[in-house]
Amino acid sequence: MLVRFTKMHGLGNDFMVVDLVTQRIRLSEDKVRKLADRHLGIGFDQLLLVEPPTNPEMDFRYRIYNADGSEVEHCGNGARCFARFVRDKRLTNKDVIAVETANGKAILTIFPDNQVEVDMGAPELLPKAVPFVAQEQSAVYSVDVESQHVDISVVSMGNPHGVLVIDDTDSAPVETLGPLLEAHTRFPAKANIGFMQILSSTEVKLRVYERGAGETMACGTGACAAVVAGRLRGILDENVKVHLPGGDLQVSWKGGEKDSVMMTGPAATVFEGQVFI
Ligand SMILES: N[C@@H](CCC[C@H](N)C(=O)O)C(=O)O
Repeated sequence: MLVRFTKMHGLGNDFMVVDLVTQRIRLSEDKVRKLADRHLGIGFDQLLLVEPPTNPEMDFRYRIYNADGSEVEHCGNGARCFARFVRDKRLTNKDVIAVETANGKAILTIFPDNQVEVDMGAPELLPKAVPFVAQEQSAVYSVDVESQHVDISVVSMGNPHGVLVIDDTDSAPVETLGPLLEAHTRFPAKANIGFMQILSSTEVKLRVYERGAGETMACGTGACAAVVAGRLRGILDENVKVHLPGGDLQVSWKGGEKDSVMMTGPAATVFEGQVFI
């Protein structure tokens, strides 16, 4: 069967976006992995499916699959691309779009300069909500990994994140420590692992080893989790510029348990295509 798709990216975190409002397809985990292959398929970090809402108060339903075929709860860069996609394809003419995610909702606002702001909802900090194995809640936990102790903050932005504060992102052990922590037994659902260098109270550098995708050029939920972790540790202010390998995101969080994390950044279309599945 021939399927229409759009290749998009948010700061180099790249996506295959498929409209399931006007087309019907079913994709197995194995098929997602094949499509994600950068040599034998289309190549992407995540597959985004645009579906009609199940809740009439929402505009769309948003489903996300990692390159390894696993379905995930949230994707910040994907959410911005989602907003541009539904507007460019004239599936809506709204500037403010409400989407259902696997475990919540996100509100997307498209500005006249085409930047997209995502209301990511409030972070979850209780260990069992992340999920993370710990007796009680703390801003920093010590985790044993291959005979070393690593200080890590844990945050759920709908999906699980661990955040380390390190001296220099250029020399951070993202490719070695990233996969070990991603699959660590204290993260029963695995986790995305961020390595954050503090430049000032309003500016950080960040690299993220993503669950199910490896290191990406940017991770939106990772940027939000890093700012929340920095706020919990008392290092960061409310408004923070996050420099990722693919570019910058602006993230703000007032710090209250019900306060949403707001993230603003770009979204771009690379090409339109059709593929036999
Ligand atoms: N790239 C994303 C996050 C995608 C999901 C993540 N890999 C997970 O498994 O939770 C972003 O921009 O947030």
